[in-house]
Amino acid sequence: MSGEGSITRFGVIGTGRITRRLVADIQSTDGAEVSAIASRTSQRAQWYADQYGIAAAVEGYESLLVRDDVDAVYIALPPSMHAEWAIAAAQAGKHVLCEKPLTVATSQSLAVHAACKANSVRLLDATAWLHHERTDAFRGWLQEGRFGKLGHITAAVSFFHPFQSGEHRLDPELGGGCLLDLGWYVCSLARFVAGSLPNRMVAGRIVRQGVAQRITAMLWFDDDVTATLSCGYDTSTRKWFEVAGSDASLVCDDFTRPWHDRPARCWIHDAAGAVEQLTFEGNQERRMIARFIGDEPLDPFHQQALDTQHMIDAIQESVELAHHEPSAPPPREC
Ligand SMILES: NC(=O)C1=CN([C@@H]2O[C@H](COP(=O)(O)OP(=O)(O)OC[C@H]3O[C@@H](n4cnc5c(N)ncnc54)[C@H](OP(=O)(O)O)[C@@H]3O)[C@@H](O)[C@H]2O)C=CC1
Ligand SMILES: O=C1CO[C@H](CO)[C@@H](O)[C@@H]1O
Repeated sequence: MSGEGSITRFGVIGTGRITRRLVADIQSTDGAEVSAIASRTSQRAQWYADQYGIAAAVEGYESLLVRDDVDAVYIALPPSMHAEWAIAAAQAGKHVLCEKPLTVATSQSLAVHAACKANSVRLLDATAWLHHERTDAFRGWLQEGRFGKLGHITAAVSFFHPFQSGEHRLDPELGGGCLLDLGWYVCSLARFVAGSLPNRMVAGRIVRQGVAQRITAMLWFDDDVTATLSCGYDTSTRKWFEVAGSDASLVCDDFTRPWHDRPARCWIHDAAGAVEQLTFEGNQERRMIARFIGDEPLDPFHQQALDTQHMIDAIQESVELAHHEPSAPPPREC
């Protein structure tokens, strides 16, 4: 799946919230441009094209895939639609940059990988935090054992949002619920830090409006590394993690996307109480796009995405099993 041919021109599929940001990021990445945008309706495609200076507005996603002025597609659709359009794009010979979660199940993600491989196109899931310069520093510290023996990982991603109907995050058919949407981040963080898949887990959820609005999981990895992960739509904004080792801990309060008004940052707390704050410049989305259009092998990111998807499947199984209602309490003595 190394990919053939250069990638310059992107066709964008879907005109939602994330589209606005990524279109701007693609257009401001050296060597990349958005040449066409597709929507289910021509009016919406045209509105977006006019707003963002995109040459072609296309009605219908199929029509985008047959265009000669598109080398790669950026898929910004609800999660349950990712697999279908990623596979269709690969079969049309287009490289695939797909929003997270890559798909809604490991079986679908494997099918996407197989289609991209069979058609020699590049594939990357748009999990942008993995591409920040700061993440390279995390990787380096973990490899050199800066925190000593790893013990516990904590990660939480949430925001408070009483969604309106029509929102894909509330529609199970579209891959709604916080596990795929936000659990993707905390699972990717735990997998990134532990470097492997968990061997055991237990998870629970709070369901409202037909989907999981909050999920909490505890995971066990080899070598006694553990993790507690939390995500949800009913607590205020969190995008945090902590990695606790025998010698020091790493704390980061903005790992999924740095706060807009300050540089990406993290802290290292050592056993003596000394705290070092580190800050990092750079734009993770542009770096991700540059990596996607380059020729570096993307296999490590493929494995990271497949493992993340697998962890999500396992958490889903665990929450379905964990529906134990406690028996009635004993009578209270007055
Ligand atoms: N990387 C990041 O930081 C973020 C990633 N995301 C991810 O991006 C993807 C899209 O999320 P978001 O932009 O918030 O979604 P939106 O609901 O804002 O947009 C989704 C788009 O998909 C198209 N679509 C096609 N069929 C449907 C359908 N049945 N229901 C709703 N939309 C449909 C629509 O475009 P049209 O009508 O033009 O065809 C719509 O605008 C998700 O996978 C999400 O997880 C989201 C936010 C941030
Ligand atoms: O990936 C994402 C990042 O954060 C958003 C909220 O701010 C999510 O809903 C989204 O899907």
